[in-house]
Amino acid sequence: MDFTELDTRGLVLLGCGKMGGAMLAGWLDRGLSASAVTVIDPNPSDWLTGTGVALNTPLPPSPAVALIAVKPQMMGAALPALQSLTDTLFVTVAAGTPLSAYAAAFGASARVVRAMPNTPAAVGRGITAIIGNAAATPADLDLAQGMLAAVGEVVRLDTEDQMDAVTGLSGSGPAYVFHVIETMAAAGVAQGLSPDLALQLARATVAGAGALAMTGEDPGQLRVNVTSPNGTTQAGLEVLMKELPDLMTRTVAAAADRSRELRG
Ligand SMILES: NC(=O)C1=CN([C@@H]2O[C@H](COP(=O)(O)OP(=O)(O)OC[C@H]3O[C@@H](n4cnc5c(N)ncnc54)[C@H](O)[C@@H]3O)[C@@H](O)[C@H]2O)C=CC1
Ligand SMILES: O=C(O)[C@@H]1CCC=N1
Repeated sequence: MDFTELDTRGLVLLGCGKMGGAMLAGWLDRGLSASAVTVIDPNPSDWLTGTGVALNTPLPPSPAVALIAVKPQMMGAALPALQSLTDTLFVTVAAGTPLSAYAAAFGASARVVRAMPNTPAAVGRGITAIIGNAAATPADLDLAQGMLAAVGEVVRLDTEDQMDAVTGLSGSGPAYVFHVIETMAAAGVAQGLSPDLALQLARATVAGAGALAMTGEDPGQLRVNVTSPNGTTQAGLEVLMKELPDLMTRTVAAAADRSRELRG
């Protein structure tokens, strides 16, 4: 990513907790100047205070981008802090909050890109879905895509409605995978392994399987490649495959439904 426009005009972050911090960490690692960044956050993390960004200082009048990364419930209280900005692209990562809420806060001519990233952005392995409002130009979408591509993959959505399903799948998804690691490790302990060894095995297994899945090979075929007829994997999968499809369907549906509720 060429950060020249952000370095020159500035980047503002409204809220810099787990998600804003994950993205900022990725951008700083990839060459964004800390001196170009202004963060508004009443409760900044220790990490943030050590980065050299401007914290809770007056905003530049016309930053290239303002990233909105506060909780949806804080939106009403937080957005007025950005009302003075002119000629700024707003990029929001908040779950649920629709594009229309930003038009209500900033006016119909405000250019807004709604994005749903995930926390692996912190290590450059995120995936983010984006969609712009009617005022957002192709150049705005390209700028947002460029920033988000610096911290992982980017996909563009056709309709804003798709954002709820994306949130339930890839936005929340890392938490499901981390829980898989936790439960695999616990299952290893139940089989007599030490907690440290079980966690090492579970973590490396998920990371390695993820890396293999990213080669593009069909995941069903990758599963078959592990599964010897009448072997150990088949015995395990006969248990897992009875429960997991329905469980995962209900898990993603519950998260997507919550995203719909957050629209207010
Ligand atoms: N954590 C995740 O995996 C993902 C989170 N998101 C979205 O990112 C947004 C932030 O979520 P997290 O980072 O997880 O929450 P968080 O609680 O870690 O971060 C929110 C930050 O906003 C700050 N804040 C609170 N009131 C504020 C105000 N009035 N002005 C400025 N800053 C204020 C808080 O001090 C905190 O640092 C949410 O809208 C969430 O839906 C989206 C995708 C993934
Ligand atoms: O849990 C949440 O509401 C946010 C949105 C996606 C991931 N975390």
